[in-house]
Amino acid sequence: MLSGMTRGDAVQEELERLRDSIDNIDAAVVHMLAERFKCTQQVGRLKAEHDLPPADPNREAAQIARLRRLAESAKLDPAFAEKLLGFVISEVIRHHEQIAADAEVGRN
Ligand SMILES: O=C(O)C(=O)C[C@]1(C(=O)O)C=C[C@@H](O)C=C1
Repeated sequence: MLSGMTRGDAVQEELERLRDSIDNIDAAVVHMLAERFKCTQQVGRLKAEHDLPPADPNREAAQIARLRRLAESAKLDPAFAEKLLGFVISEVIRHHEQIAADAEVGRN
């Protein structure tokens, strides 16, 4: 052994290197989601002000179709991409409903 490094040390080093990248990616995901929710909060307020429904199934269908295409070209499982978007959108709809309910209380 030239460097005095065992096989276990090398594995540990490689694992740490990969985990550093995973941590950076997770941070980017959190920041991107935070920005997305800032936008959707504004959408929620706009919808509540103009009595528009919280959910828009046509828009969702277009988003799902687009995201599935993007996932395929990025070699990501399209079913997983669809599930992830569905999870995010269901949280957004919950926020929209809360904003609309609060606006309704404010009106009365
Ligand atoms: O675009 C809208 O109308 C939104 O309210 C945003 C959003 C989304 O999170 O992308 C959420 C709910 C709708 O059903 C569709 C899309």
